Amino acid sequence: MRASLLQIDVNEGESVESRRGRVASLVKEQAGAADLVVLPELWTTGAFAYEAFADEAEPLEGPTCEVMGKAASDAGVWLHAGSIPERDPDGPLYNTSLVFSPSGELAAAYRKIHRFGFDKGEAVLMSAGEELVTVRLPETVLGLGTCYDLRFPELFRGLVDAGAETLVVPAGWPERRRAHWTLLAQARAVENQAFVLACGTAGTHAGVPQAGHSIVVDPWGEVLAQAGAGEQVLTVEFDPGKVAVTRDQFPALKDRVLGLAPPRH
Ligand SMILES: NC(=O)CCC(=O)C(=O)O
Repeated sequence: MRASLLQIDVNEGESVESRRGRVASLVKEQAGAADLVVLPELWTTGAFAYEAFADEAEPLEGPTCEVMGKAASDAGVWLHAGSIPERDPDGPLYNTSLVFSPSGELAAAYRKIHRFGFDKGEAVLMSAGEELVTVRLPETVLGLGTCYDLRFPELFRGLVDAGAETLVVPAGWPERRRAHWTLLAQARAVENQAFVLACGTAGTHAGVPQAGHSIVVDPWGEVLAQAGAGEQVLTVEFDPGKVAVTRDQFPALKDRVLGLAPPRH
């Protein structure tokens, strides 16, 4: 199976509309080169461009959905189109990831569960998702997480319990915490014996330099490929069968002990 992670440069010098068109062209260029294409978190606005969230928020089946569904079908690929600021018909905003089938159908939407910013930014502007989401592809089962979710191992363990074999994490991760990004991507892969496909943004938006360094890790924790800092298409070939082989040969997931008693003191 081949996956292409599109590490997009997100900056205020380019309009949302122009970036949407440019990203659609990049997706279409993956025809024949990839089975699965992955985009970053909030690439229309930038994950830290908090003032733009409300203005650029769109319904689930809005302009980004339309353009990305067409790009997926033109390219004939599964497309994890990163996330958009979604406006729910009832009013609240969500940081919502979209996955399209090769025929351009919206196959899944995942509302980010852990919002970043503590008592500022996304954490107060967006509402939290509540549901884990997996997507069955012919070759593997995707488990969806978004950016800050990467710090919460229980979310990914829940996805693995639901059958996930390939964990896909679009992000807008800052350069300042790049070491955490690489370490956490490898940790989630090793502990879950799963592939991790983590796609970040490049450039600087809202004054926050982005880490780039999108990464693909195998179920043994080996880094199969890692991008540099700038805009880049990172294409990698991987064998989804390696998940079952790793879980069979080193069956640590079977040794989990659930429902531990709390300490007595
Ligand atoms: N957009 C995000 O979720 C940023 C997460 C982040 O900066 C961190 O976890 O560190």
